[in-house]
Amino acid sequence: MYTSGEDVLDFRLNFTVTKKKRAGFLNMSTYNQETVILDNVRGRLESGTLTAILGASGCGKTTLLAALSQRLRGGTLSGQIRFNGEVIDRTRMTKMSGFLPQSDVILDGITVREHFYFMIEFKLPNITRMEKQHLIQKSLRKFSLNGDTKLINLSGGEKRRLSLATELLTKPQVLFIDECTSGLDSFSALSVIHTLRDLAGFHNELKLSSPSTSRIVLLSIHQPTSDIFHLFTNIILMNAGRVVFHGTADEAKTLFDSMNKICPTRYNPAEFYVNTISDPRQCLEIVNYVTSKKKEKIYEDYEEEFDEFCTSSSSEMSLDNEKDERLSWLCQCKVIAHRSILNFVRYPNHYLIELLILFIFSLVIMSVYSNISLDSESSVQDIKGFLIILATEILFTFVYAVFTLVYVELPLLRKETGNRLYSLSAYYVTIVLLMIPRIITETFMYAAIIYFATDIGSDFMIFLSIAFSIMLAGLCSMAYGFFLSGIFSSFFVGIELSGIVDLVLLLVSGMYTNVKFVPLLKYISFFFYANETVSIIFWSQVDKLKCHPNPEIQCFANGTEVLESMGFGTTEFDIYKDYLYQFILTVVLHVFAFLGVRRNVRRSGFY
Ligand SMILES: Nc1ncnc2c1ncn2[C@@H]1O[C@H](COP(=O)(O)OP(=O)(O)OP(=O)(O)O)[C@@H](O)[C@H]1O
Repeated sequence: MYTSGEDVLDFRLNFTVTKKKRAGFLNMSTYNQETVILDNVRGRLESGTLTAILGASGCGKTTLLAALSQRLRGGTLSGQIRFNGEVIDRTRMTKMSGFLPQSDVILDGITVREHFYFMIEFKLPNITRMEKQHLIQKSLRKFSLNGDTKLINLSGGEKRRLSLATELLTKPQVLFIDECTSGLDSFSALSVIHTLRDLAGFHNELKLSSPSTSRIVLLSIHQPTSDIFHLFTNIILMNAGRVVFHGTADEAKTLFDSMNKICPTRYNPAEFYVNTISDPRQCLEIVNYVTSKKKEKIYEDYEEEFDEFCTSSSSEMSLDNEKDERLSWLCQCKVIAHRSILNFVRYPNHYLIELLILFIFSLVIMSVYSNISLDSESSVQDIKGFLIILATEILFTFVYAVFTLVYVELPLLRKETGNRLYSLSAYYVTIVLLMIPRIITETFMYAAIIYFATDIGSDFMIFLSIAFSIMLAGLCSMAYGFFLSGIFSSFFVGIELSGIVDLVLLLVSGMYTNVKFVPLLKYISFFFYANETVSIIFWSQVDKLKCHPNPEIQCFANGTEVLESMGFGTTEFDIYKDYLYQFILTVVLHVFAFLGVRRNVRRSGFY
């Protein structure tokens, strides 16, 4: 094996997950089965080396990278990782390493320069403005990137280079890269591998920091070309969660040749090795051969005295409890907010479409109810329907806007909290605060269009009270949107199942039944609070009502009787009581939502 460096990373890892299996009559019963994903994977990586993990799809390359970089969550990871002989935990590993996941997760709207700016704000809070500018310019030059290009317009290769440059801002000692050339043409792929070889310090040409910088670079790759294959200083061949071979390309050739598995001339050696080890019979043969050679000390063996120190499952590890010199919590919120606002301003298309849909909604409702008046014979029925639509329709918009937003941003959130750029709580609080102005403006716009279009909508103070009540219900519905994304870990399952929860909330809201029949359950429904408060505000100021000529239709003398017929309160006190209860519901939903989102992030891993 090629060795060169001062820094050494030793590891021995096992990773198992519990999968649910079906059995019995019509597969009705389920049982848990432990599946081994990494099976006693051992190795040693040294600085100044560029090591590639090769193997068939599903053999465990990504899992090994995620486990080694300690960004893996879910399942049970056991074994040990040592850096220069010292056991390292997740906090230290995240500080000293960079991890590039398979896909480049970035915000679309901002430019390359802005992206660098925010990453530096998160990662290097203590450097001066001049140093920041200098670092941005240097990174743009080194990685041939145009600072003014929007991230959405970057090519696959440029995105990869940008992610790489971002990871290198903090000069990590170890760099993990998953599928480092996926989506790149052979020329771009070759150039990325050359860059990585330089970064490893093999040809220490790229002097980003001190001249003697050398790093450990470990990457996974699918079908590298022969040119690329020969740039790796070491290769790891994996099959079914096990390391079959670890050494240089020359050592691999010697091994395979000595077993009479000769790579044909002009054949890509990487392809040949992967194909050979993917055949279970040949793989077993190689493993047995290598084991016997290790006994004869011909091949290097990493069987050292590793203590079984860490047996950890995701739930035991903390996301937010590490104390170090990273950006303060409030500054994290500030940078997240700045970035989100800029991204929104630069790329408002999605929001503008949502706004247009809301506007069309308002116009449709307005056109249906524009003729209602207190003087008509069907006034009570019409106005009841109008107030229900006015109070509740917009709430769905907020619920599903938040629900979608969290799922869209989840990959970025996983990656960035995994890299310890900010804490999950800072992200959560900032996103909630950023949603508030949106809820206020949309609610008032929507309520104004609908309310003032009708004959009953002439009192400005009543409009303000109604819009305020809907806005409070909007804030509660936003918390419910976060809550849904916390309890459902899959977007599509969430969309389907949330319909059932929505139905229950609507049934107890007073829309379809007298709420006296649901004395307690109604308090969990923000639809109920919106309905009751808006109804009280409107009906309590109606002193006289016209009766319908048909004696079979119930006649109400005034607004209070209408409220009583629906089981709603009739006084101002009932409105304030609703505001208070709704506030408590909003806080409770946010607490559970935060815990749920945190569980989803931890479960899916930080990559
Ligand atoms: N948390 C998990 N729960 C269940 N199965 C898992 C988990 N993590 C990994 N696996 C399984 O482990 C195997 C290895 O996955 P991994 O993503 O590491 O493969 P890979 O070699 O990187 O594949 P590819 O080259 O296709 O990306 C797969 O069968 C995958 O389904």
